[in-house]
Amino acid sequence: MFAIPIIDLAAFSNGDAVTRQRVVKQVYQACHEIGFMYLQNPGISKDLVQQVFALNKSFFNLPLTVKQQLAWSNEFSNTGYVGIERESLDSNKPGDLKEAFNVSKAELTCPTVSSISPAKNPKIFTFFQACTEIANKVLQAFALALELPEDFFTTRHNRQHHTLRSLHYPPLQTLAKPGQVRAGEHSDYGSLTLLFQDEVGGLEVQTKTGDWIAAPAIPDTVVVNTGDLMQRWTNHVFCSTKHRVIIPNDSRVKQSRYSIAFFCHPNDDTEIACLGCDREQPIYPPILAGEYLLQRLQATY
Ligand SMILES: O=C(O)CCC(=O)C(=O)O
Ligand SMILES: [Fe+2]
Repeated sequence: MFAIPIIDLAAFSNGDAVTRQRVVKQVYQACHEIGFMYLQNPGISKDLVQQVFALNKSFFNLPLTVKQQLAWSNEFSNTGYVGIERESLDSNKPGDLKEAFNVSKAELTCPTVSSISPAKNPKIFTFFQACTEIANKVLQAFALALELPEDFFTTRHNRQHHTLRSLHYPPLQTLAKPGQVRAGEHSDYGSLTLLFQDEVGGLEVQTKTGDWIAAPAIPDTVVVNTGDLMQRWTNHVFCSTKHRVIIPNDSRVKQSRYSIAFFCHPNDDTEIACLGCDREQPIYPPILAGEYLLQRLQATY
């Protein structure tokens, strides 16, 4: 029986040593067995999350010609607008029925960023910082779970080379193409992802037995999953799990779905060399984090 566990982040942040150790164990189990967890009490203001969802909604409501002025242009910055069906997360399938907008830390602090870009809005900056704080706590728990110094991962993520991605899955007006979904099955590239979703649903996660289980929104929680880079770094002690967003088979097909993903990446110059490989054979050779991400993005676009 696989289920995505619900883990209390506040118990890790504020708990005594015994409580923290209990959370660390839960985190280890979640990362080792399913690669997904829900974080309760993540320490981000609900109002802020709602405000960012509202901002995203107004951005995606802009005419396509306006959004296209901010079009995603290259994998080096990996920022900007990606239109409907432009991306196939599952490369064997038709384009995903979604549009997206990526923001980087560099853009949030760049004075010349376009006035129509969500990156111009201070709320997005605040949200990016809040996500970084959540991610850092999770990275501390990861390090302790792997019996590493608590700051092992956070020091290697301190340049905030993260990507904040707003997603809109529009209502379906016509039938989808055969095999087409809202987001094709894939695993994430980086070290970890935080995911905020509305109540429309559709996110599914593949278990080790190959079954797909629903990962519906649970109020006031954030979904966390480990990515391919973390799987590689830990020599598959933590798993990076396939997930997808399906088209609802009821009236929700006529509804927009919104979500926000915060993809965490280590500093570009971090060497990703198998942890714990004094005891085990490494599955992969070492690679620099920046090089790894570029390879994955180049293969996607
Ligand atoms: O929108 C979602 O719920 C999931 C999106 C996702 O998995 C991704 O963008 O990597
Ligand atoms: Fe994903």
